Amino acid sequence: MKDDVVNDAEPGHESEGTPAETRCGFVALIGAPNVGKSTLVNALVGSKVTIVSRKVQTTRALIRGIVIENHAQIILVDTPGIFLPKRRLDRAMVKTAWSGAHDADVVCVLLDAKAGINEEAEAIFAQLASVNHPKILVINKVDIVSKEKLLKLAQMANERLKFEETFMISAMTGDGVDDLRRRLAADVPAGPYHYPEDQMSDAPMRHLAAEITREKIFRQLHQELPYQSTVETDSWTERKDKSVRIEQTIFVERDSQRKIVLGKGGATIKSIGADARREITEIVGHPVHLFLFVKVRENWGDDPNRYREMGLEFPHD
Ligand SMILES: Nc1nc2c(ncn2[C@@H]2O[C@H](COP(=O)(O)OP(=O)(O)OP(=O)(O)O)[C@@H](O)[C@H]2O)c(=O)[nH]1
Repeated sequence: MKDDVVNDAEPGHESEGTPAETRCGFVALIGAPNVGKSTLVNALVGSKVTIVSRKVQTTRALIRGIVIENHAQIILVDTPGIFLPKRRLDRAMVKTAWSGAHDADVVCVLLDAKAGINEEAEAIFAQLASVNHPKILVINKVDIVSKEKLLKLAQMANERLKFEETFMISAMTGDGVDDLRRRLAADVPAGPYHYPEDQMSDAPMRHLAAEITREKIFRQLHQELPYQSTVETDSWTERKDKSVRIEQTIFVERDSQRKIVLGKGGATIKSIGADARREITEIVGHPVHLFLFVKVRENWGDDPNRYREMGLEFPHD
């Protein structure tokens, strides 16, 4: 059986080789469209983060970026398509998306200082009432709003919901971002890094590529394979000509499921692979060579780590 790369990460070490107590956790960024999430992720990470396509709306939680601060690895996740769902499908997706927030160690609620508590923010606040995790309020775009308006907004938001702390920042100018990063680093629980440092930069893409393949599997096999498969990206190698070689393993629980995924003469997996490759290529912007493997891993459904990696809540009953 193949072990997951992610969990092989050694706890962090200081540069001079002294072992350090590390922390690691998930921070869910919640906010209405245009509140400045991408800008904030870039500001927190400190460099341009891989663009994660908005097209993939079926995912529960997307890794937007990974930050190291004071021996803490902060994994920033986003739960797309979360607000004011109109259609039934959207509503179903929103429900799962919120499980990403429930699973996070810290929930960062972003408010647009200019827009204030509008209809979308109201909808988020209503949903957040049932999220018990520590919540931090981040009022963004302070560069374009007066102090009085900001204070009023902070007060109104804090009357609605219990926040551990309120940060007033400008993701654009970087004002207040360092303080927020320090707070998040202190808030994530003690534990080893989830992603090895040499994989941090492509981790969001690895994760997204795995989500895409998983989505294609469900699209083709949803009735035959309910929730019993997971996909992991084992390797991601960029070649000189910019093309990318990606190897992924699809884990199923039983041999009968493996046969279903493979299909007659390998027809099903070929078709899943072709669909996934097309979409991953679009996001990567360069040719992609995708290699899929199917393996049986018994009882993965009982392993909380698997759920966590997918941004899912582990069902305890
Ligand atoms: N003035 C000002 N503008 C900002 C700030 N942060 C983000 N913006 C602007 O707000 C707009 C939306 O920012 P994004 O970072 O794309 O917002 P987002 O929340 O990621 O958007 P979605 O991914 O669509 O939900 C962009 O035009 C940003 O330049 C800020 O601190 N101040």
